[in-house]
Amino acid sequence: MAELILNQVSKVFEQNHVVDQISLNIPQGSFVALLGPSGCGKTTTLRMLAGFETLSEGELRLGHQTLATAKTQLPPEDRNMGMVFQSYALWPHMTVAENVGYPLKHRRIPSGTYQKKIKDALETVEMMPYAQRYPQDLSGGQRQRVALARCLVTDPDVVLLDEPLANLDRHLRASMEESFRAFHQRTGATMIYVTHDQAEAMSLANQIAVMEKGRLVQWSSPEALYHQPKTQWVAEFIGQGSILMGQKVPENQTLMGEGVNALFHPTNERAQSAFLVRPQHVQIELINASLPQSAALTARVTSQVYRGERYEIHLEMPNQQRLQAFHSVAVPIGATVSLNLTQAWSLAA
Ligand SMILES: Nc1ncnc2c1ncn2[C@@H]1O[C@H](COP(=O)(O)OP(=O)(O)OP(=O)(O)O)[C@@H](O)[C@H]1O
Repeated sequence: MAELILNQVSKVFEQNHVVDQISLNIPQGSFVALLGPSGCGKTTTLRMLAGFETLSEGELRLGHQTLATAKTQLPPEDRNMGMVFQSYALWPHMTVAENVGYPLKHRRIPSGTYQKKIKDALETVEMMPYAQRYPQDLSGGQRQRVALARCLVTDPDVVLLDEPLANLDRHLRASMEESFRAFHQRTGATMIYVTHDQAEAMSLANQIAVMEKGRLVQWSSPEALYHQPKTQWVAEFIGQGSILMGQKVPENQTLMGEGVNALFHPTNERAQSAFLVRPQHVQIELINASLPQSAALTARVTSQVYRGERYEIHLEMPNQQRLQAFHSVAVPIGATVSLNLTQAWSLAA
């Protein structure tokens, strides 16, 4: 196993740079998510890694081994990578055990080893009791676990997963996320996981590559992505939050404490910096709008959504800036609340 390196990798389709000079150094054993909206080039990047797609520019390496350049291309079967697709891609006429053993058919493996590898792989994904069933007699989650097991039998250096949970319902997705985590821990393989679902990426990956229109816009841990987004686009794409204009401060700073409210004071005419304010950093308190106000910041409740564990409150400040807060109880629509902002992140222009 070794570091996976993408060096200025591009793919041009009909003169469009659908992947545009992506560079990433992916340490061995990482769990990486390629995250971005539909059409941003995630699947194309994955297909170039797998060897199903040629590169227009750049280079792919696994340690010292060159996988592909614009001129050379190692065939998929020589890359020691496994791939898991959204559609599972299982053979309907083969049993679960035969499907899992299929990638071993072309490797001259003694029959005893062959059976043991299938058994180990099926046990890893807890599917041994289903070894003699056919794929059509399994649920979606079970089929995806068989696809994972089929990946595992070849001891791949890298496992590529293309939206593997897209066809599953919400409950099953959560339990499959657990299966992926366990699979990763047990195999130590590098995992590259394509998704447009930021919650899924955040919960699984230890590094996330955010892509927008073929470009890499941020490469960081889930925590850094959430708390320190590099651009306003990333801030809006990841998690819930509001973009507020406030007093000019240096870019890319976390501001905390009492001074945060003053940044957004309504008399502050020269508002020039954009800030990301997460809803958990907005405290609200109902006030009587007809009485003299002592609160520096106020807002009107425009709507709210009940989310079980809390209410999501939508607010508008007197200068028409909109923001969101979390609150433990419902508040009347149209009510005036005082605001206390406890944290803000100043965005790059
Ligand atoms: N073979 C092809 N020929 C021409 N254009 C293509 C081809 N494959 C992909 N594209 C285009 O490249 C762009 C990126 O596609 P890609 O499938 O990589 O995006 P994605 O981020 O994975 O999107 P999704 O989440 O919808 O699958 C899209 O505009 C797509 O239409």
